Amino acid sequence: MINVDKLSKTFKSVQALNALSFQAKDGEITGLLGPNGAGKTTCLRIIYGLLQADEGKAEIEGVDANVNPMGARKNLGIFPDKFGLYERLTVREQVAYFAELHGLSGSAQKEAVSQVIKKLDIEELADRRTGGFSQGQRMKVALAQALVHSPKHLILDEPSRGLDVMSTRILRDVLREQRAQGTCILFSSHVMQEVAALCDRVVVMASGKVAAEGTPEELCQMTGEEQLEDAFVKIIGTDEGIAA
Ligand SMILES: Nc1ncnc2c1ncn2[C@@H]1O[C@H](COP(=O)(O)OP(=O)(O)OP(=O)(O)O)[C@@H](O)[C@H]1O
Repeated sequence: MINVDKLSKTFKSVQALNALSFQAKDGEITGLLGPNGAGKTTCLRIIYGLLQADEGKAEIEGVDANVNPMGARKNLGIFPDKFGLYERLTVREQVAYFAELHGLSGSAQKEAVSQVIKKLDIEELADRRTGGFSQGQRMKVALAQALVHSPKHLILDEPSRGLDVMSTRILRDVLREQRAQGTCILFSSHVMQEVAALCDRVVVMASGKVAAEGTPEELCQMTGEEQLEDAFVKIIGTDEGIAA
């Protein structure tokens, strides 16, 4: 489980997070939905230990990401907002590198790399260097890197940006499969359809705070709306910065 407890973060005069609290449970997909600038990336970066919170804490399986970032990261697969691929490495080499970072070596590493390459159906790309890969191919490599150590938690920042329909489907299938295996999945999005299609629970964020949370159905009931899009507009008062 991921527990975000009263997280606050300020960048000079901008309060990116303002006592943000929510939980993401095992075996569920939790969507962090909010307009541009709501604080989603800031929150995810604190969870994966790249940023220090001013106040509050983010815990992964009870391990505080600020106090013990390495310990917290052991249990995390990360699909960051800007994923850089090492373009001179082949897919297999890149994924092996991430496996190594998570302590896998020898035959266990080889096996884990082969399995994740098979799972993502990128065997025909496995021995190609990633320079020049399409957006969909890059997404699969980033996902393979995130999943190679079979993490219990998976964090994705706007994972479907720039993807075509087919790649988006593959991504969704992989996330559903991970959920069925009990993985705790937290992803950020400002795309309504994506959240409605995938999430068990939605945390609606605005100005660094939770504006509402619940299942998509609960959010509709709460606001007396039939469509999540209308519920969302009612909750945060505008549809600016949100894509249908
Ligand atoms: N390193 C930084 N330095 C200064 N301001 C920052 C920094 N990172 C984030 N911010 C500010 O904090 C606020 C929240 O940004 P954040 O990137 O977390 O939002 P977001 O919800 O992920 O937005 P988007 O959907 O556009 O990615 C914004 O006003 C942003 O300009």
